Amino acid sequence: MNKQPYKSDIRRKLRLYLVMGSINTAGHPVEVLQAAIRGGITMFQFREKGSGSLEGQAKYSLGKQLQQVCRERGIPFIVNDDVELALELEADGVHIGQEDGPISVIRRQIGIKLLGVSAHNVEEARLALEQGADYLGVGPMYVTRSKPDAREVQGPQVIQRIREAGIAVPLVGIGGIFAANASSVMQAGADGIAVVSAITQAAVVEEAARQLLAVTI
Ligand SMILES: Cc1ncc(COP(=O)(O)OP(=O)(O)O)c(N)n1
Ligand SMILES: Cc1ncsc1CCOP(=O)(O)O
Ligand SMILES: [Mg+2]
Repeated sequence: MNKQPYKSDIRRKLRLYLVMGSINTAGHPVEVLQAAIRGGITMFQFREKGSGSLEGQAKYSLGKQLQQVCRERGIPFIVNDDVELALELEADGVHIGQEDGPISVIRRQIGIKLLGVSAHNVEEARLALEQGADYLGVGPMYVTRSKPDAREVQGPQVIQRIREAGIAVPLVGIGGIFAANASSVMQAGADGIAVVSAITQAAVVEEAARQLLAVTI
């Protein structure tokens, strides 16, 4: 049996990547995710992080519910930071940053699951690949209000530099991306965009996702 159905399809799945936890949304996260899927998101990351976020059994339980929604619709379900939870839930993958532990160790822990790694420059991109990343989250593209400890804005130029260095890995831009600025990220060489607030804070979630998807063509 193929235990990792999304591995060969990752570039296409990265087209519109929703990153969300319970503190990002006023509505119930399950309903927000369902609406975002109707609007066309192609990948989901459970990022239960920040002041007021769920822990322990409550975090597990929400993760399980969101994973179920993803499974029904063929959307890869990725867990942010928490390798233990990803293994417990049998998630499709894990996303880690530069401060989340040695990439090669986490690769060994998760086996063939998808491994996403954050990169802020060409050197980090190169090292992440050498150590087993399947895709990169590159940013911040623009100013973000969803990550208080974000690094300084890199802009779409960093994606262009990664591509010019011959690094053809699947990658998304992340940070402050909305429908109005997403095309610059795509033109720089991204396979897709990752967003929190452009979808979770939208008045009509389904429509916001639809508009973002249209920009990623
Ligand atoms: C797709 C994607 N790209 C980048 C990040 C940021 O990860 P990290 O730098 O580890 O920061 P936190 O999200 O853990 O605060 C991401 N989560 N997803
Ligand atoms: C998780 C993360 N990593 C870099 S910026 C960011 C937050 C992106 O959120 P938003 O799309 O609301 O700017
Ligand atoms: Mg992290």
